[in-house]
Amino acid sequence: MNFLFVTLININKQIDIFKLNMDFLFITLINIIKQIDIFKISLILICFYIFHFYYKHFTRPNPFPGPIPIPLIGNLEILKNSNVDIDGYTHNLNKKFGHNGIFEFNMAGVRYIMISRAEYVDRFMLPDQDNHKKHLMRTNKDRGLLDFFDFSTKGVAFNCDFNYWKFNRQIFSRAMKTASNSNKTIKLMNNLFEEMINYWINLKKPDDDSTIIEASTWMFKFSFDFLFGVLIGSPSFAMKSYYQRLKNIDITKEIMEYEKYSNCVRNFQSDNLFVFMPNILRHVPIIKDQIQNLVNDCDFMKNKSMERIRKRRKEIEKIVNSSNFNKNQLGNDLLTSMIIANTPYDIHSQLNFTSSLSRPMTDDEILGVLFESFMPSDTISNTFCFVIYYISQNPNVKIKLLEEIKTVFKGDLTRPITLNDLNKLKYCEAIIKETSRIRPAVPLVSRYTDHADEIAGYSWPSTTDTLFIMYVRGINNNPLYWKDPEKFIPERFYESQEIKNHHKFSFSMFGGGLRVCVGKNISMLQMKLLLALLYRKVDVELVDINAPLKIKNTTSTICENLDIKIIYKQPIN
Ligand code: HEM
Repeated sequence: MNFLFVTLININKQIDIFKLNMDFLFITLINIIKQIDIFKISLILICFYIFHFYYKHFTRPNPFPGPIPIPLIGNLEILKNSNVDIDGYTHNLNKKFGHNGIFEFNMAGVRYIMISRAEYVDRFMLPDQDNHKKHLMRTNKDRGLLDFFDFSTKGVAFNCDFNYWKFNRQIFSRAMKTASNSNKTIKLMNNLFEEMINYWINLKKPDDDSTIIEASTWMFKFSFDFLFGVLIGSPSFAMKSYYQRLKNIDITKEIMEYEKYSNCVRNFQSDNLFVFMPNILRHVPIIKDQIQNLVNDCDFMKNKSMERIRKRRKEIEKIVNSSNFNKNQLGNDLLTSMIIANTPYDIHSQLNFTSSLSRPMTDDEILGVLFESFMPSDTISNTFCFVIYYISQNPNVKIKLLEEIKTVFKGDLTRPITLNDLNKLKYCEAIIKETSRIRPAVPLVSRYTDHADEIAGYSWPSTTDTLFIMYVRGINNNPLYWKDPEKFIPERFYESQEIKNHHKFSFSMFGGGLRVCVGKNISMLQMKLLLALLYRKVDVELVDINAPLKIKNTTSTICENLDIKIIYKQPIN
């Protein structure tokens, strides 16, 4: 009986287990069916998207020669060794397809109409004959992650809102002009150069008469310190912290914070293409982490900048409320100029502003401008590294540069450089322009059309997924305008007839029209003075004269790892 009872219980248990298994099986089956449905629906949607993408591609208005794109990604060939190489890619496409001055490619679903004929770009870079200011936006507001990064209505460069852009730009340009023409800025330049040379001397091995340095990092740190001084009016210790790292010297917490700031700027510049990536890819592993890193860098820079703005506002309030206040007590750095703009303490006379433009800036608006103003330290340093590279490759150019330095400084090679010297350094300027002609740091300048127009002789509807690109590298090297374009000849820009009858856009370095670079004067000032200061004090050689330039591409062309030898002209103790 007992045995029968136990057996019955066991059978019962087996039935229960069987029931459980059936339940489990049933649920699993439903899940699979559900998944199959989702899978099928996804498949149908993807097929539909692909069909729609290629339908749009093959029926696009004004098809130009160029490679066939892949949905979402565009032309995969842009990726070279898992890096984005827009510059190399477009350079090759231009050789292959650009003989008529116009070709196209696709990046992240956006159609890039690449224009390498100067005459074709007037229409979208300049106001028309009736002074209608069309095509003012660099891109459309909904593109990529502009909104996610909170850029689309802030600052100047990425700003897609006409009114905010105009307001910020007017104040920024005015403040920049003041800073560019100031003796204080020249003094800052002289001091920073002395600081940098002293670091290099301290890095020299005891018995050497030269120091080998990695120019791209030093030039970036120098430019960051310079721009920070111009923008904020105080030191940022970027060179100092780099030097201390190289010498294994302990770094204080305060300097470490500054160091992080300059590192964030460099990281951001190096990876800023993520800002233009399709929103949907934001959730893909690896990309997601990269974007999060960029967001963290931005947050850090924004928080630090906001601290600065609030602190400076308090300092200004204290100064203007003191009994013996006069306007000269306020600094001429960009931050101060922006805080006092359109207030009774404004050092500038009022421009013809309409009432909506004549109000002071809010802290948030100042932050937008300040945040992006640090980024070009990288553009200046890249251009300057290219300058060093091309001078080193062309000994005749170096000889002529040294002659100019001798003439301008009349044998006194140690006196500080002045604002007055700036206009005399004509060959220096020609070298910088010729370098930028051959190897522009910003090779693509974009405009977005939000209404139908005729461009490059073709009618264009109003579209949201097309960008018109002034292909600077293509135009600057187009044999239509330049004899032997691949040759480095600064004389083209130095008392030369060659450029006299050229089209306005046959050479460009800072873009053009109403959105031309706000920092063009300060950049030229920095590069010309640094060139004269550097070559009058030391000789510069490439460590490996045969090594090609190492380049990385984002929205600009970045110079990586340029080892140079600094040879001291006078004996160093
Ligand atoms: C060698 C250094 C530099 C180069 C080659 C350069 C180049 C350019 C180019 C090509 C543009 C696009 C212009 C256009 O769309 O027509 C631009 C825009 C701009 N640049 Fe620079 N730049 C440099 C330095 C600077 C500096 C030092 C600053 C300021 C601190 C600056 C601030 C800006 C701003 C705010 C814009 C956007 C203007 C707007 O959208 O209205 N740049 N730059």
